[in-house]
Amino acid sequence: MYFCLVQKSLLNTINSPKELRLLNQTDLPQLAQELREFIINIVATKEGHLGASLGVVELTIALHYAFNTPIDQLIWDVGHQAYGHKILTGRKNIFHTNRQLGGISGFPKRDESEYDTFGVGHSSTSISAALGMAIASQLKGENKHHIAVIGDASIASGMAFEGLNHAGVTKANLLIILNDNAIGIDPSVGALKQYLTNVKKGTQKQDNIFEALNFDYSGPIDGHDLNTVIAELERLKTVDGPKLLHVITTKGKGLKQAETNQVKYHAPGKFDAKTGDLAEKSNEVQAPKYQDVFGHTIVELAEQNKNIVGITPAMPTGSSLKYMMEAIPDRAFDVGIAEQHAVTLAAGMSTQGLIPFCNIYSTFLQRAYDQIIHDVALQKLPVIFCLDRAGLVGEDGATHHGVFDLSYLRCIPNLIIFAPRNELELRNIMYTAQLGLKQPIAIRYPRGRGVTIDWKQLYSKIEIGKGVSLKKGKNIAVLSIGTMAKNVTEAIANLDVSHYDMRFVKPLDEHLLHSIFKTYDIVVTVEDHSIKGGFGSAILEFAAIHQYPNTINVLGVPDEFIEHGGVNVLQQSIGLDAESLKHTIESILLI
Ligand SMILES: Cc1ncc(C[n+]2csc(CCOP(=O)(O)OP(=O)(O)O)c2C)c(N)n1
Ligand SMILES: CC(=O)[C@@H](O)[C@H](O)COP(=O)(O)O
Ligand SMILES: [Mg+2]
Repeated sequence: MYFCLVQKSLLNTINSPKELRLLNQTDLPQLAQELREFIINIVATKEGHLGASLGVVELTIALHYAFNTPIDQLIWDVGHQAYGHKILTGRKNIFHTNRQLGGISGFPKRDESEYDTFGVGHSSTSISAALGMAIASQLKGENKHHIAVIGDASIASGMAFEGLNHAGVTKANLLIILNDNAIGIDPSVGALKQYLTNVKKGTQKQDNIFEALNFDYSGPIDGHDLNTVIAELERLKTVDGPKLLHVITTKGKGLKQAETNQVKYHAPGKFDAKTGDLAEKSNEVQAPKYQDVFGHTIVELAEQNKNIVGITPAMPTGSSLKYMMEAIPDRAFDVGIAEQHAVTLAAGMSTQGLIPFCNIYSTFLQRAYDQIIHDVALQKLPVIFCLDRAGLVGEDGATHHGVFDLSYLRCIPNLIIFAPRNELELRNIMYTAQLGLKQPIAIRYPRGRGVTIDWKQLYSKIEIGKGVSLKKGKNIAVLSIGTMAKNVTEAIANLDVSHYDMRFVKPLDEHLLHSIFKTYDIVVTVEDHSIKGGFGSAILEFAAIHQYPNTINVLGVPDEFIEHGGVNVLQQSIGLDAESLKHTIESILLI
C-alpha cells in the first residue's frame, strides 16, 4: 500500500496569533512557506503591494510568535508590507477582498482589527505612534511592549528622525525593527543608505548612529532566519528602554522575479502565481499615463532649458521623473522620502535662478504644507509643483486619495493653481511654467491614463488665468476643472447645456465668470476634489463677492474619507462618473 504523506496545512489552522503561538517553533518554516504562497496566489489575481509583504513573512511570524499581540502593540510603517500580518490576525478568509470596495484595506486600519494598532499608509509615522503608545503605557503603569517595524527608506524621513530623537531620551519600552532591504519603491538613497550599507559590510568605522541616540542597537541579523529573529526578539523583551533591531531582508523574497525586479514587483499588477511572469499587456494603442506625459515632457523641456531641474521624494518610477534621472542625471534628484526637504530644496534652487519641477503626489505633498507657504509662496519663488495622483486614486484608498490639494493650496497667496483637462494641456502648462513665471504654480493631474493618443504635439503657451469654452448650449453652464472635463463631456453629449473648462482654480478667469453668471441662471461645478474649499467653493466665493443670485450646484467628493476601490467604482459611488453626472444635470434641467 502506498502512503503519500500530505503535509497538513498549518496556515488553515491559524485564525489568530494565539493559535500561532501554540505551534512548535520547528513548524514555523512550513508556516512561512504556506503564508508566502498564500500571498502570492491572491495578489497574482487581486493585485496589490507584493514585494514588501514577501520580504517580511518570517519577521511577521516571529513578531506575533514572540510578542503577545494585540496586547503588545505592533505598528507597521507605511503598512504596505502587512499582508502577512492581516492574514495571521484573522483575515485570511477575507484577504481576497484586499483593496476592493467594501473589502479590507491594503494598509493596517484601526477599525478593521484590534491587531491593527495604528492606521498607516503614509510613511515614517510608526516610531512616533509607537513612542506615544509606550509613554501612555508607562503613565498607565502597564507592562506591555511597543514595536514599530520601519523600512530603510522610511527611517530616512524627517519625521522618523524626530521620533528617534525623542525616544532616545525616554525610558519608553519601545522596540524599533529596522527592516533593511536596501530599497524603497526605487532603490533607497542618501547618506543613511550608505551608512547602513557599510554597517552590513562591516566597514562602518564611525560610532553606531542609533547607539549615539541612546538606543540599544542590535544586529544586523538575517530577517529570514526564524530562529535567529525569534531568539533576538525574546532577548530584547528583557532589555529596558528604547531598542533598535536591525534586520536584513530581501524585498520580494520567495518569488524569483520579485527578488530580481524589485521595483516592478513592489506593485506588479496581475501576474502568473506559478512563474511570476507579469500578465500580458494589451497591445492596443492607448493614451499615455499622465505621469509619463510629465516624465517625457520634462526631459524635452530640460534638454532645451538648462535651468530646469527635477525633484522627487522617493518616487522616481511613480512620478516618471526616472526618465529625466536617466537622461539628465545631474539635474534630476531623488531626495528620498523627504517631501518637506524636497519643497525647500526647490525653493533654494529657485533663488539661484534654477527652474525646479518639484513632483510630489497630492497626498504626500500634505506633509510639506508649511514649506509651500513659508519657503516658497511667501518669498514668491517660482517653483513648479507637479501634483501627480490628484483626485481619487483608487485601491490605495483614503490615505492616498489626492482630494484636498485645491483646498489646502487655494488659501495661499502668490500661488497659481492649474489642472489640465488632458495631456496636451499638461504639456502646455509645463512649457508655459518654464518660460519665466515670476511666482509658484501648482499643476494637479490624476493617476492613470489620459484621453489623447497623439499627445506629443508642439507646445503652445497658456495664458495664465484663462478658462475655455468647450461647448455652447442654453439653460445651464457646467464648469469643470481638470480631467473631470472628460466625464462632463460624456455626460452632456446629448444635453443642450454649456461646458467650460476653467483650467485655473487660482487666479479664476473672472472675466469669463462674469459673462457666465450674466448668461445662465444655473451654474454647476464639477471637480475630482473635496467640495469643501475646492474649485466649487472658489466659484461660490466669486458669486457671493459679486452678489450674483444664480443657483450654483457644487459636485465633487463629499466631506468624508472615501475608502478604497477601483476609481470608476468610487466615482460612481459619489456621483462623479459620466452616467451619474448626466442624471444629475438632467434633474437640474427639470427644476
Ligand atoms: C510620506 C510618504 N511618501 C511616499 C510614500 C510612498 N511609498 C510607499 S512605500 C515607499 C517605500 C518604502 O520603503 P521602505 O521604508 O524601505 O519599506 P519597504 O518597502 O522596503 O519594506 C514609499 C516611498 C508614502 N507611502 N508616504
Ligand atoms: C504604499 C505606497 O504609498 C505607494 O506604493 C503607493 O501605493 C504608490 O501609489 P501608485 O501606485 O499610485 O504609484
Ligand atoms: Mg526598504
